[in-house]
Amino acid sequence: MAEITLKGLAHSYLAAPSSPEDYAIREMNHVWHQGGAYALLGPSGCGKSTLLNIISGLLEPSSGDVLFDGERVNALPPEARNIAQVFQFPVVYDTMTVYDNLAFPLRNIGTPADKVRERVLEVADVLELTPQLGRKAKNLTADEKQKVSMGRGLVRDDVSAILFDEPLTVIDPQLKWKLRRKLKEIHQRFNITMVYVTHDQLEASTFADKIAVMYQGQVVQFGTPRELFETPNHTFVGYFIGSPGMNFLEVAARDGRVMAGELPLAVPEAVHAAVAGAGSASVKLGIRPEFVEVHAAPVEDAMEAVVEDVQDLGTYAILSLRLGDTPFKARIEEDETLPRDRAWLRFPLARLGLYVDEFRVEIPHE
Ligand SMILES: Nc1ncnc2c1ncn2[C@@H]1O[C@H](COP(=O)(O)OP(=O)(O)OP(=O)(O)O)[C@@H](O)[C@H]1O
Repeated sequence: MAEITLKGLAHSYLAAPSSPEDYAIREMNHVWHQGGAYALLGPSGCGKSTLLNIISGLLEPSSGDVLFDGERVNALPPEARNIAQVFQFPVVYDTMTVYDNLAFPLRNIGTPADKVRERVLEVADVLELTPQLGRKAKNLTADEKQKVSMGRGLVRDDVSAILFDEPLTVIDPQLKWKLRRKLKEIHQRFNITMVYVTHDQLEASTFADKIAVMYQGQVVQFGTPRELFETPNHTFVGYFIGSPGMNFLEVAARDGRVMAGELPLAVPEAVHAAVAGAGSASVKLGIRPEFVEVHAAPVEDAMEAVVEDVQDLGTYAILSLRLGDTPFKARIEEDETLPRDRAWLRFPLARLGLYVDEFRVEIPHE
């Protein structure tokens, strides 16, 4: 069991990196607390696997330290780090039985046979592999092999942490859902630090208590699924989390108003003051489609938008709008009046985010 600290960590695959773009991991500090269920979420190529491989010791970072319970482990090879890693594709010994595959990591560290048996049966039970225990791994389906691979990661109870690198990629969608719940159950039962890499927000939020969102080699936000949804710290988190993602309007303060291009926005004075004082050319206002107030007829202090499309999703609808020059989405519930070709929008102040150079800054309230 361990707390994992990443201190001033950076990594480049290039021999002589010269700009931030040359780094797969840009300098970061991060702590994974003992016993947490974490997800590392981000798009392809953002550095997730690189970060996991640095933690497990498969890769040496270009700079910075990896600490387990405060001890620097940079020089330790993977086998000395006491970390289990489950990869995207199954790692099993084809000629061994499922039982022997699961027993392997335990026998490797000299675990007594009765303890081996106890743990193998327990893990096989959780993963519903008991009927397959006597079968040779080569005769299993891809799903079953990956379950064995996961079982090999879970079988040791002395590991510092278990790292999962998109472990459900090869698993059939229905079973995926079930295995995610199993992993959560296993986490609760064994209280081991788990870091789960994925590019799927649903997978991340069903597994993890806290999610680290990675973008361009950096953790841009570390928070609960709710925090990521309600107060994204970075525009990327706004886009990436939620379906559809957050709306962003590029804004500037002009002639005493907040303008999105040529469109004056109906926003409170506090927003105007914050935009005017932002001190950057990159200023955006963000609001989630769920939080936009939509009216089917004109109301005071509202902005008129053109309705371009309505996607009816049963209990709610997603409106595709155009607000000035900006495409914009809004969600309305089935009991609300569906606007026809025009809609009038209001942005509740508590739901608006101000983003300067892509990072969220507070809007001082009056
Ligand atoms: N062995 C390598 N040599 C050179 N560049 C690499 C190597 N492995 C990864 N990279 C580069 O480092 C960056 C981060 O890759 P990484 O695999 O860590 O991302 P990822 O978020 O895990 O993506 P994916 O989900 O596609 O695996 C990418 O630009 C990738 O091309």
